[in-house]
Amino acid sequence: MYNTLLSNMETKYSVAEVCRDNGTCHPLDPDLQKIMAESRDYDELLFAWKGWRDSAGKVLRQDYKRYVELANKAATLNGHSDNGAFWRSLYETPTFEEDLETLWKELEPLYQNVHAYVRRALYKKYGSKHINLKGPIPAHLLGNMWAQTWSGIMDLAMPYPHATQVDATPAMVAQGWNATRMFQESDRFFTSLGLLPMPKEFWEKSMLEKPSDGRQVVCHASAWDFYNRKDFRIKQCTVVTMDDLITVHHEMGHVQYFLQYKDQPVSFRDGANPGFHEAIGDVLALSVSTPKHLQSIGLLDKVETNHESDINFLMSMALDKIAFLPFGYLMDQWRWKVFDGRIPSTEYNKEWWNLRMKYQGLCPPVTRTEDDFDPGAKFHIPANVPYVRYFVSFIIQFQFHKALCDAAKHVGPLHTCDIYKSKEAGKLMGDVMKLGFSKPWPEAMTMITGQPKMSAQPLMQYFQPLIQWLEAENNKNKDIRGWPDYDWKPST
Ligand SMILES: C[C@H](NC(=O)O)C(=O)O
Ligand SMILES: [Zn+2]
Repeated sequence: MYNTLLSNMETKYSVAEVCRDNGTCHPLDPDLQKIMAESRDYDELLFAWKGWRDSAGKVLRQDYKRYVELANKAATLNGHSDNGAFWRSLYETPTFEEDLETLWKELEPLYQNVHAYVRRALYKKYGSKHINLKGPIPAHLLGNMWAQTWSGIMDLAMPYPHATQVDATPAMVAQGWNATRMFQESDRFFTSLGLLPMPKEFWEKSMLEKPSDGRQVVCHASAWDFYNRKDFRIKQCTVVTMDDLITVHHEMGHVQYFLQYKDQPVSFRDGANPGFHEAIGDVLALSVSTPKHLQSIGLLDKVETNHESDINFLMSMALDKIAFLPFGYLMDQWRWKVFDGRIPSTEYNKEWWNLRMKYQGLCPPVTRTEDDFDPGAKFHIPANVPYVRYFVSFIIQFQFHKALCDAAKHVGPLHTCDIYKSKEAGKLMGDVMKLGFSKPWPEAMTMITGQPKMSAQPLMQYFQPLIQWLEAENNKNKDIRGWPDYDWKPST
């Protein structure tokens, strides 16, 4: 029953599509994702945003209610109070929830500065009918189906349009890059650090592009360990964009971890904690994303090292890494409360939007009711994949980046560091990955950073120049931080 329910939910999610009056139907990947990133038409964005929630979220509500009951039953049989308690136990940290709240409180001001700045940029584009400079932002305008990363609207938020551009997508397309090329590029980066190359089974058995034979696949990118020390694969419906080049590194980071701990006993073949597993690939991507590295692989021609180019680059990184933090934090706050009963099934959607407002400063572009089930429109909810691992990852990946840049003898601001070819950095990572889940994660953290705790300091250090710039810019525009007009609604 439980497994049937899970596979039914995941299938419903992966076959969902949005159809136009003329009969054309659009799947999430690549169609709706492309519209959400590229369209600047308020109503076209609303068509995709509402359509996706009608076809992927709404239909899952009853299944989800039953899944919660069964997941909790399994968790209690395993000695946990509920499924959320079981998920949190994987971190083996008694103060886990307090630690997360402390990290969020440290980073909230930075998020509110990015939010205020982007709200101003969207105000310029969509006007006062759709944007209130003292209110939440309509959730369909941020360049992403879930408003979880905002680099899709970098063109609207670019601080200095005449300085260095940071998007490698045009060059990738112009140079005829394809999925395999993207994965080979990532493999080269890993081996440049002295880490392990992908085995031939990986290249033979992975699915790196969406099948064209009509097979319905789960397109959400994933990495697979077959626990036989030989077979490791990635399934990804890769598109040729800079955003997907980052995702390629994210998924390759999972496989590198699989390879590094493959000789551990099976029960230790996992990350030091789930956040570690999500961080590995992203750490390398922090180096790959630098204009200097993109230029060295021919994806950016002109690169200037001046203040304006620095701010443009840091803004593009902040639109992904800072914008993500409240989303990464709220996803499992909602689920932990659903599992422990603080959110009854009669309030699934109301509480979802309360959290989206509280943490992200977003509002739905159209009225939502309990007939809707908006959390279900995000892969990880029907797919039963915990999410606070990504919040942890976005914090610790900057701790790792700082430590590896020190090992690579980087000189200069942290955001310009590229660890490419540093065997010292590679050794530090490889030694930790080899441990798998065999040592408590604070020990692994100490091996890399010299101290055992999660810390927001390296992330703040990385973004320091932008933090100052945003403070000044928002003050110049007399923009308030936060959204006191919380009950404002955009005109439809
Ligand atoms: C951040 C998270 N990454 C992943 O699933 O690999 C997501 O896409 O929502
Ligand atoms: Zn991942």
